[in-house]
Amino acid sequence: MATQIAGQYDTILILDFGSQYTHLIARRIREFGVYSELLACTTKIADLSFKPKGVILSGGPYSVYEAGSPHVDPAVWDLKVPVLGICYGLQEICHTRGGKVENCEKKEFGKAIITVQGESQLFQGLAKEISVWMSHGDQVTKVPEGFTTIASTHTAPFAAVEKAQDRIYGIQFHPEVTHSDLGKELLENFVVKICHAKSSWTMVVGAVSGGVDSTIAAKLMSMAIGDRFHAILVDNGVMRMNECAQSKVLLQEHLGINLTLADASELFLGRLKGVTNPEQKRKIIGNTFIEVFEAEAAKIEKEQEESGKGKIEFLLQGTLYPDVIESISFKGPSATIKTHHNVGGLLEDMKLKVIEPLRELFKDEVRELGSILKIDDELVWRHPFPGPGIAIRVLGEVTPSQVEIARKADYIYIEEIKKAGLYRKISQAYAALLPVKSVGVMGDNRTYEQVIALRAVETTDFMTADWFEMPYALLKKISSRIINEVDGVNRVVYDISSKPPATIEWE
Ligand SMILES: Nc1ncnc2c1ncn2[C@@H]1O[C@H](COP(=O)(O)OP(=O)(O)OP(=O)(O)O)[C@@H](O)[C@H]1O
Ligand SMILES: O=c1[nH]c(=O)c2[nH+]cn([C@@H]3O[C@H](COP(=O)(O)O)[C@@H](O)[C@H]3O)c2[nH]1
Ligand SMILES: NC(=O)CC[C@H](N)C(=O)O
Ligand SMILES: [Mg+2]
Repeated sequence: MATQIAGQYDTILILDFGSQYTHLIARRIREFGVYSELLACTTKIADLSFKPKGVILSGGPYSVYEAGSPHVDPAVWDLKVPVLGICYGLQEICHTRGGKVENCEKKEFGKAIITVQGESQLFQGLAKEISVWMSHGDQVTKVPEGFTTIASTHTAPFAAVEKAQDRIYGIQFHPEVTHSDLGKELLENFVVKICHAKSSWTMVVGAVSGGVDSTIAAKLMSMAIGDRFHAILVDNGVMRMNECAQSKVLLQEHLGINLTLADASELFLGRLKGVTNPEQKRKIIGNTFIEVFEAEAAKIEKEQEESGKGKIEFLLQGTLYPDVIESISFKGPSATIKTHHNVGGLLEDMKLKVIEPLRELFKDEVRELGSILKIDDELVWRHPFPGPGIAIRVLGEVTPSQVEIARKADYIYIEEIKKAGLYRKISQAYAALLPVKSVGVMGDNRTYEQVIALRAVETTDFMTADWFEMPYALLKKISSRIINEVDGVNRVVYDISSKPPATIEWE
């Protein structure tokens, strides 16, 4: 059965006569971006759900002249599309069209040198002498009428033949194996120049935050499609200390993911000016995020299209199973998933198809997957970080200086938790900056400064949570470091509210 994809893109039909290498033909064709469909040699052309742009007949262990050997459906010739026979395929073409194939004395296994004759399109731009890989005991001894020889070896006079006007080609060697020099180029000549099959390459983009889910999803995608996946990290100005720079190094250098870092911090912070309502902050960040992401994706598409990588057709998302459950239980079917997440709005706007490789997994399973993929423990065990970032941890107006205070306090807090060996025991911890000032005394002087609230919770699903019993000695150390090292703070408090009734984030 052909897949549904075959009808959507230009497709090369590969009919498999049982060669050891047939799948390599498909592999090579994919390398230059054309879709191919591999079906059994017994396939009836009338049963095809698509019209191929060209047909390749593979090699096979049989001898065409033997009783019971497989033969191509003669309807293949009525398609009037180019046909390339490889080894058994060549022999089949010659045998069924009035030529002759016989067992030969001088068998060819392994390396052979072909000498190219004439100006066949099949060999266009290739060398005149090519080292190729052979594996046959039969050979063509007479070509059918209208066919001409386009390459031969010492022992095989008909190493390659063609009937150019009907676009039928046959070769005795195996261009699909890497031991054949210029094999890929020959197949490309057939598929692109002779069949005019267009590339089916499309691109996938993904918003990657440097968080656990999106990073692991991105790693999987880049393992699957390499540089046709492009990750975009948006610097929204409310990320944690050094987060963007570190995520860039991790994603690009360590994980080898194609990444664009879009610095839009000024845009975000500009729009957040004067805003104190938590929901409004989220909306502004969500909308700005979509705007920046789309603009970046459009830029990437333009650049990539020029280099032949095709249009962006898919959007990668790090959706986990709990996200699906949550959305089903209160929003209906999965199509509306994540409208409460900051990439949700992209779906309708960009008309991209969504790929969600982690959709069936829980967080702990995603972490296990991350370990299997050898992603740094540091990242795999990272606490979740909300899309709106520090903006919902700076209560009241979000200004660059307020973000800076929250950022520094948070950094110290997390650093001390890690030093104490408690980071993995805690599900999520962060420092929030409160918009109230309190009186203090520092170096005999009166101070009137802000308050940092430390939050740490234990939870598995983040739906309910209990506050973490932080050791007093550690709290003491953290409090003293924050007050001494972070300008603008003279008081630290510890949040002892569970969820419910409080939420994990303060806004
Ligand atoms: N600054 C950002 N740049 C690009 N994409 C982002 C950014 N912030 C959030 N996203 C996108 O929003 C999604 C939802 O964020 P969420 O915090 O739930 O997941 P995460 O960051 O991948 O993982 P974690 O739960 O570990 O934080 C992310 O998977 C990512 O696709
Ligand atoms: O990607 C996100 N975008 C958001 O807008 C958002 N709001 C909260 N969170 C995270 O969700 C978990 C539960 O948080 P709450 O108890 O505060 O609702 C906690 O892990 C929060 O950090 C968010 N994540
Ligand atoms: N590799 C092949 O396709 C071999 C074809 C045929 N059985 C031969 O030996 O010549
Ligand atoms: Mg996150």
